[in-house]
Amino acid sequence: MMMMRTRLACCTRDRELSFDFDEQERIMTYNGLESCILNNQSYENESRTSRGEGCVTDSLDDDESSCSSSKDAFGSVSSKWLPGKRDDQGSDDWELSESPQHFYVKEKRSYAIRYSDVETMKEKFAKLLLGEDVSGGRMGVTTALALSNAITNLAASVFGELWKLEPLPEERKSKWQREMDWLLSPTNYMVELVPAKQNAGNGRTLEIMTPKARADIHMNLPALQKLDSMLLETLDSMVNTEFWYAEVGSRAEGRNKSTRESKRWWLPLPQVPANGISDMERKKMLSQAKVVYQVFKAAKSINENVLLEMPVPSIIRDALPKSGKASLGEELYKVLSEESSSIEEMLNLLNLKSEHSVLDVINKLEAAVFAWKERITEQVTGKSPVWTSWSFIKDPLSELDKTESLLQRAEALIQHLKTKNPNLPQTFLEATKIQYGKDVGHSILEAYSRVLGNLAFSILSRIGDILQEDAVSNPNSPVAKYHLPGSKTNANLEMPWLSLRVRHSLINQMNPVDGKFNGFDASSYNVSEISCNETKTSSVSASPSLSRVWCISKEACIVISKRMGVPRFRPAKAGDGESSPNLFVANCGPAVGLSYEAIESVFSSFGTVKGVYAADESGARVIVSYFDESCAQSALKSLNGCPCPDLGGRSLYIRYSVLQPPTPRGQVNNSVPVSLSTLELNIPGIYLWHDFISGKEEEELLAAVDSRPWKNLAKRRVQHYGYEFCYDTRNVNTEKCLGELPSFVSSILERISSFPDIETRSLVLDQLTANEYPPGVGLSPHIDTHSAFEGSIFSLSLAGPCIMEFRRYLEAASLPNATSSIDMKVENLDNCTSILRRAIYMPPRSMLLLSGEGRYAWHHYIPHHKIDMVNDSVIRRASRRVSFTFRKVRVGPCQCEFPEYCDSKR
Ligand SMILES: O=C(O)CCC(=O)C(=O)O
Ligand SMILES: [Fe+2]
Repeated sequence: MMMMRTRLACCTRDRELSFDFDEQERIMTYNGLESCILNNQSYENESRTSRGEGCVTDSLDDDESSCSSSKDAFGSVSSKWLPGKRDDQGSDDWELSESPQHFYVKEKRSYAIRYSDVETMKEKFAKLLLGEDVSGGRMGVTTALALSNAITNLAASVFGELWKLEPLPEERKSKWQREMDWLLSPTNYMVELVPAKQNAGNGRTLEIMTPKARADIHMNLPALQKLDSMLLETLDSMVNTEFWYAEVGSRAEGRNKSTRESKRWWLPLPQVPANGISDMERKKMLSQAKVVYQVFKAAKSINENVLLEMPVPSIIRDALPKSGKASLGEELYKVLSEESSSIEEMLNLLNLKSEHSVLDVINKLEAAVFAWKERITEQVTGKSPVWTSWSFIKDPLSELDKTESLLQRAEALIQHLKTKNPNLPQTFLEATKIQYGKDVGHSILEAYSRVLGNLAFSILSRIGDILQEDAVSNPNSPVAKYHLPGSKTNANLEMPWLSLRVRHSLINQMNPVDGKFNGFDASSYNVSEISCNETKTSSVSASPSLSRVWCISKEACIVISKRMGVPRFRPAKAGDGESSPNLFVANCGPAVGLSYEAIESVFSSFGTVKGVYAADESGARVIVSYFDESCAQSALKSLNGCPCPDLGGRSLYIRYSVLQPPTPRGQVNNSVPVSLSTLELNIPGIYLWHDFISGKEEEELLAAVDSRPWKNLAKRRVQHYGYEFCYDTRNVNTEKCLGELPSFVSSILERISSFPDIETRSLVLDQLTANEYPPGVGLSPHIDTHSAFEGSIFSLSLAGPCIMEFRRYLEAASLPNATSSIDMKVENLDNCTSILRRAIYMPPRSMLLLSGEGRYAWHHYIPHHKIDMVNDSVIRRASRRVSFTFRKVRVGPCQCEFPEYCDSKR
């Protein structure tokens, strides 16, 4: 047996990939694969020989079966991209020859393309250009995300759940090959400029910049295409097999060998002969599994490397806690900082029972790693003085050493957890990198490697199904000992891919219905943990799910990964039973100026605190959760009702707290689920543009408005331009013109006048109200008076975020009268069925447009909250918010189509 160690440079970061192979079994080696790729890369060298540039396996025979498709340079891959059959070339087929100025595809390839393909191609092209926003209103996703989603969706539609090992139907295979070729085509035009020497005559040489294929694409794309064709080949080879599948429903009346099977009776049931499969067949399957496992590892490795190259989006960077310890939480920090413990010991201490808890830990570790890396960079580059909050200088080197050691341990733990849980959904940072990524090359490589990794994983799972079936039928099968209960053999050592044969995401979701959750009791986990599987399914088979992407900004503060697994509590009522390890603490929290760290530190003097959570949206009530009931008891006894010197002398009001049944996902108490885009908000006429202005422009606008006098209202300050706005009549005094709108908003007006919508564009905006809201201050529900302003209204958010809510009163009877709408209190809407309610998150620098129905028929308001819930995350309005609202003062009567909402008609 010969071992080889090979290295593949992925992206620009070198990471070692080392796979061991058994020469005798003639498994396609990664080394061989690398040679294929490297030989295909000689794009500087235009001369090619007919052989040798194909699949050169360094130390193995160049074997047809192992590398049959690698006969020419790019053709080793591209030959696989030709449709297998051209049997239906009717009169609407024609030959197209691709001839773009490719940077590394040397050969022209010809296609058989049908008319319907061209139509599909046009549709896909249009959707990509529109960023999936079919309104064409510039609200779609970026090109990078659109391509990533398109690849994910194409894979889902072609491979689906892959329940059976069989060749892919020709139709689906050619769809995959053809459409992937379209989606990959932008990479043909991606270049980077590199210095090169040019002869300038007179014996002089000039250094010029010359375009070259982009290195990461150039290195990884051919590899991925090779992995792709290897997986399709594996499926193609699943003919004349000794196993077969009994069709849907068969499990119900089937042999019912185990409870596992009875729970998924609706799936095709793998069947093997009564005495199991033959030795030959088993050997064939094992070697196929080994190949697929190599493909899985290679695809995963490329995916990891690309994700490492993708930057953490600035929106997330700014919102992540700056301290690694805060990201980890007390418990995890303690485990990690115990330097004498090994990774295994750390894992024992963490006692992670579900994939969700593993993911939760990885999310926290990744956030901490990020914070520590930032700190190390700052210290090394001298940007950060090493002052501590105790105002004495610590030894900078020992601080740095400690951070580096924590960082290394955290990275090792992440790696270990990811290896042990190979099919985890994306982590929070990964999902946000994909969501906010702008680099098209990265997004293509990431999506392609992810879908191939998932496909390889599914194939391995299906091979595992057959081998398990075989092991049950034939206890003497060499594989049986790895499967049968009671076996002491560690299968992972010899056949690591067997341990990959874990449940499918759908089974994951279905099993809790039966009360069990992959080997542990689901009843001991709360609903939010199980619902994480929904997230997983969507993140594996569709675009990154919104619920995992926290749309936050620099000015908003997020409590990272606190929401998902956090139980909800309420104060104990009489009859709830006295003691509990959890305390409900009122008059305490960020809204009254007490940080979670400060609260935790005070309560820690009574025992180890498990966590401090927001008890509700007020920001002034928290839950302090102990491991031990007696600690809660002592804390309650000592702290309840007395001024606490370490918390600014504030008196805390404490009760025991009980777990509350979870409220439906995305909805908290009386609040409305918050949309992150107007597509989701779905109110006709309301649109939101993120980043309508740049950070620099925002600063300039704030400086300009702050240099002018503000006028105080009860809770906020205002400035009026163009015309004065009277709050008691909610109208403008048209007699008293204040002059033109100030020059500092000229560029905004210009941008508005270039809007695609003719009506909006031609509106001459002549009234501007600047509002300054201190943190937590909102605005009462109102419709901007129809008789005062005509047409659309624009509102630009600056300095801080807010949630704007909207109501549409469906019955005239429930409509607040014109005067009460001026300063109506937000009433309790719990039982109100005749009101539609929506909400949207408005980050700073975003522009909101209210037009049509949204402007004339929906009330809008900003709830008075210091803390808002956006899906599963908490957002604190930490800074003031300034808004510029642009309107056009009405000249004629209002002729809107909503008389019941029109003050001039009521
Ligand atoms: O602050 C905002 O964005 C909205 C202001 C507003 O609705 C108004 O002035 O009528
Ligand atoms: Fe308004």
